[in-house]
Amino acid sequence: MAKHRQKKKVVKAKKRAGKNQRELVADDSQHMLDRLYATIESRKGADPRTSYTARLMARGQEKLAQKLGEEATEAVIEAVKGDADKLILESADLLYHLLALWATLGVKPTQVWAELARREGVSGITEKAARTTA
Ligand SMILES: N=c1c2ncn([C@@H]3O[C@H](COP(=O)(O)OP(=O)(O)OP(=O)(O)O)[C@@H](O)[C@H]3O)c2ncn1[C@@H]1O[C@H](COP(=O)(O)O)[C@@H](O)[C@H]1O
Repeated sequence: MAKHRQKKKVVKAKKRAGKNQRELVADDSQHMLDRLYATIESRKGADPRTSYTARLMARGQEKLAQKLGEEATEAVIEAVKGDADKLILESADLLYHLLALWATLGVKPTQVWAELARREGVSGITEKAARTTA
């Protein structure tokens, strides 16, 4: 990613959250994605001139899916470089765009949480073995 783009992201992230807020306690972070989803939902049909989310969603699910892929790639690049600080920023971008895609397609966080809960305690290795023998 171009350096100026990375710099723009860092400035935006700092402005949006403030350093203290970015270091959320564990209890708070459990509700963070639900809160973010509610904010995203509230931006449906909002003015794209004042809401980035509204602008993003107005571009449609294909563009949003493409954006998610780009954010994922950016996260992967920082992971490969071993830059944990930038990985945090890219992860936040990735989650935000993923939630925007859920909201666009009508997927509720509770549906994803339910799927994660269903998988809880089932080893990925066991699940994979069951898949190949079924
Ligand atoms: N969490 C986020 C969030 N994360 C990332 N972004 C934006 O996502 C964009 C990603 O940056 P990129 O450089 O990849 O994209 P870009 O160049 O700006 O856009 P493109 O032209 O590439 O599409 C930036 O503009 C970020 O500001 C976010 N925008 C909004 N939120 C949350 O959504 C809430 C509502 O925001 P608005 O809809 O703007 O009111 C905010 O209060 C935040 O809580």
